[in-house]
Amino acid sequence: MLYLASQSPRRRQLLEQLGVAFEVVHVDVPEQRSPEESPRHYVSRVARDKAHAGLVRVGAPQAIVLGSDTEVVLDDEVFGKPADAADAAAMLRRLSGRTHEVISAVWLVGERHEDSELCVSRVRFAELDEATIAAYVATAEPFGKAGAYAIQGRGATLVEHLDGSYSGVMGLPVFETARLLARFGA
Ligand SMILES: Cc1cn([C@H]2C[C@H](O)[C@@H](COP(=O)(O)OP(=O)(O)OP(=O)(O)O)O2)c(=O)[nH]c1=O
Repeated sequence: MLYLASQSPRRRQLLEQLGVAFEVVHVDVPEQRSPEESPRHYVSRVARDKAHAGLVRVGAPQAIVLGSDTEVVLDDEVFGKPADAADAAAMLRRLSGRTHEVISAVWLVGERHEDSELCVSRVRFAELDEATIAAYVATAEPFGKAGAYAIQGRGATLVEHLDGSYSGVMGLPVFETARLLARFGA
């Protein structure tokens, strides 16, 4: 049986696109990057921690657990989920008129082995004025989203260009996840 170690409704929806049967398992993993840790390593590690926490939680010998993490990276700085409206506005100000990376890691763990995929997309934001930022933050869409935007929502109006995986930016890269599941024999 496949389990998704995630609270994210987007991840559930994207995994459903693959047509595989799965159940959701709730895990709570601390997300804290150590100062010397690269953004890619950090995203992978958190995805791995979520998968392993899920495996412990499920406790079934045949279980395969999928953990995933998504972060926005600009100038080697990781933008997670905004703490509040001021934080969301500050992130959007930083992303304005620039190209950032969205890194999504997918980690699968079973009783005997584990495997992963990393998906890196490049997203260019339009120049955002203060009124646009304030109006977007007021929609509340930035909350719970890495980098304070949702490409699948009103946030699409801020995105000038995407080079990479739309589903990866949303939280679970469908192509890479399918490839990983196939490799795993799941
Ligand atoms: C950039 C971007 C992020 N996001 C979301 C995807 C992730 O849910 C979230 C990043 O936070 P994550 O910590 O990756 O995930 P999560 O806390 O939502 O869910 P869980 O740990 O339980 O699996 O940001 C979007 O929905 N749209 C976007 O355009």
